[in-house]
Amino acid sequence: ASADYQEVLQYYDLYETIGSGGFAKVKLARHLLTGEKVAIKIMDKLALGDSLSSIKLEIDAMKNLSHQHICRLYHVIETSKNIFLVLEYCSGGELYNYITSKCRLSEERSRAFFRQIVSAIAYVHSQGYAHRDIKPENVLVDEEHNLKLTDFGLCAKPKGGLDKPLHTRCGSPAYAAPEVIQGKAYIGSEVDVWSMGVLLYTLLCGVHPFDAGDNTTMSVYRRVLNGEYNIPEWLSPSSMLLLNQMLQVDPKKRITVKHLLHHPWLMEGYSRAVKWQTDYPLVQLDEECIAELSVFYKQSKETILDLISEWKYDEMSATYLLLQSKKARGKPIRLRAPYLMGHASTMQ
Ligand SMILES: Cn1cc(Br)cc1C(=O)Nc1[nH]nc2c1CN(C(=O)N[C@H](CN1CCCC1)c1ccccc1)C21CC1
Repeated sequence: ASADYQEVLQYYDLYETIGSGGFAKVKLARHLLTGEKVAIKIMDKLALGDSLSSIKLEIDAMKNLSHQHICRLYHVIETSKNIFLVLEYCSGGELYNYITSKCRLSEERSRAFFRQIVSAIAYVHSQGYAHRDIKPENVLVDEEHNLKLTDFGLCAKPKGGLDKPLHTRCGSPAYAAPEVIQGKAYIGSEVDVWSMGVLLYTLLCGVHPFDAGDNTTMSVYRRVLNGEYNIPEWLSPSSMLLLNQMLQVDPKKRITVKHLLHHPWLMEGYSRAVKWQTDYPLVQLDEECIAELSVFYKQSKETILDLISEWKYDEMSATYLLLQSKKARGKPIRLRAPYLMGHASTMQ
């Protein structure tokens, strides 16, 4: 395997495995040039088999999605045996574990988190994608307590636009909308709203709305198809109303993302509607980072600008994006000269 890791080890120090599932694992790593921590998702191409096409879909989606609440793709390295996806590192782990560790979250904390989920999904839909697998396990918490949506393996970009019906039954059963369970044609944006309703219930109540004790798949399905979930008596009336509007069995009666952006429940304590536009447009590049790269690589700014604008998701893309991320967090954007790239002794 080490021969296969030769290329990734040129640019990154690899550390322990922080996640594993299916035919992929995620390792903590450090980008040598910038010193930034990253998470490298390593997929075994042989084990992937015919799922390779869904991975290519995930990669294409992530290349086009640049947003403050979406886990950023920095670098793609393909070898004969593996595909390495270098992604944003979130030191808070999965939102699912965050919720279960705190039993449940206050309405205020739930609202702050939920506004970030709505921001991410409104942006994903604006790019013509539906995520189709929204659940707390697929949402990560970064060190500044911001949420980052990940796992776009099941996302879809229907030809002819997002309001064209989809048919593939996918996503996690417990989070799947009634129309998906029934195998009906469905609209991607509408099923994402249902899953967001399930996620909001989980934030507020600490448990899943439809898999009460006896969570056999059939009993879960029956409750989903009847829109049957129990409301804890301590839940506020405004929270109940919003959950009711999101967990409507009839997708045509379900609230839309557009209305969520300024929904009264999301606005409580906030003066502005949810900001869903990206802070990191792919077309506007950061002058300072371009300047730093041009000095380091001894190339003109125009050359660097042209190279980055091609978005090859190679070492140059990764270095630019990681410099931009350092700058966004107020850290100095200096590149380490090669002789300083001694392998970090410990992870700070
Ligand atoms: C668990 N944990 C604890 C700490 Br501290 C940090 C983490 C952590 O995983 N951080 C982290 N940062 N960036 C990432 C991760 C995890 N991670 C992930 O992509 N994690 C997903 C988790 N999915 C949830 C349901 C199915 C799989 C994953 C996908 C394939 C194999 C293993 C894990 C990325 C790369 C985007």
